[in-house]
Amino acid sequence: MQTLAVVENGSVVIGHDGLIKAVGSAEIIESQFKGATFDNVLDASGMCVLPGLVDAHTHPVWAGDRVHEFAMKLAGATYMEVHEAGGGIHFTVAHTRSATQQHLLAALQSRLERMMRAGTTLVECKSGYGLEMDTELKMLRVIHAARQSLPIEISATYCGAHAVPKGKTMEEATQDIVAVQLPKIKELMASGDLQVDNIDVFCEKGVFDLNSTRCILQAGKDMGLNINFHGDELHPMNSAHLGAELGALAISHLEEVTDDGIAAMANAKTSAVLLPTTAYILKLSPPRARDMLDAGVIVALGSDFNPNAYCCSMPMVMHLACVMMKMSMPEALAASTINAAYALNRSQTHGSLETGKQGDLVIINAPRWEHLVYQFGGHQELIRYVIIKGEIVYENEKVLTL
Ligand SMILES: N=CN[C@@H](CCC(=O)O)C(=O)O
Repeated sequence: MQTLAVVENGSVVIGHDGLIKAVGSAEIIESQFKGATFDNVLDASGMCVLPGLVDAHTHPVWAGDRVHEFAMKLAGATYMEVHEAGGGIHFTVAHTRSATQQHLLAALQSRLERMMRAGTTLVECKSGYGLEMDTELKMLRVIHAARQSLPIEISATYCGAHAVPKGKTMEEATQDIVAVQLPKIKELMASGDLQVDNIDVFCEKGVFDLNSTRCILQAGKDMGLNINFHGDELHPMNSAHLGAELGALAISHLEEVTDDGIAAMANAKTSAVLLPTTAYILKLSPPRARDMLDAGVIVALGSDFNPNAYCCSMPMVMHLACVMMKMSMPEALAASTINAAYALNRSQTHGSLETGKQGDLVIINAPRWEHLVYQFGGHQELIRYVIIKGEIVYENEKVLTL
């Protein structure tokens, strides 16, 4: 499939190999590709093109929704109070352990399709609702199967240290991950049965402390996984320093990061994956995006899709980042494309419209790309096409004219 998209802010040619061959004005493209035939011509004049969106933090594999908890949170319960009342991660773990692989895959596919329809073309997907080997492997297998059945691209994260499983101490859980779960994952990766890209730990007071986090992340790094973990969310944990020390690619959340932590991340080029939906739902102080940007930290965004923060839409996340975290619209776009690709170690191939990169596009029915951020919740009507590797994966006939 060779695709030509002619839009308001330029034209893009994607070759048979799914890579971008040219980006520029319609005249330049016309002269450069004179006489060429295209299998697919999108005359989207009047519309705008953006790179495919990248969602750098999601938990989309689980069973058992938590609508009841939303009501508790609305009534003022904190995240940890919800956990103590038998909800939160442990509620989802119980349901995910008893769910079949088939059920989890169907749920994951439908969530990923929703994300794709909202413009996401590359997404990070975590395990972490198993907390023991069999269920963690079941989740990773489900992610592997989704990767083979859907066009959306996935960066898979092992998050076996998402909580301390009931009946184990933190030390026992750490030992199980390092001595049992990670070696098994390594074996399955070597045989080609699994592809795992990143390692994650929830480094938090009452969950995994700094030493256990270090031990698990180092073991993951030793087997070739990128470090991409939850840090400094509810309490300052010195996670940012640890991430910088270990050469982490990304740390998520960071609502409670210190000034020193920000400086350490800027220095180490460890990106910050900020999640405005978490602060919004849990009524936390939003992460200090401005201080991070001013200090030179690479700031990325993620939807944090999970049963606590049920949001599949990166355009809504971009809007929240602008309003709640004082990011400009261009900063939110960079954070949801090239910087999010950096957080997933894919910035060489994804995250911008450049010759040689993968042909992932979002075309919106608006004369300016900013409408995607400005129209809060309006993405369903705005997005005309979502394209991955030059193939139209979503076409929306129902777009409205502004
Ligand atoms: N903070 C920890 N983990 C998730 C929430 C998981 C859950 O509540 O089920 C997050 O990234 O926001």
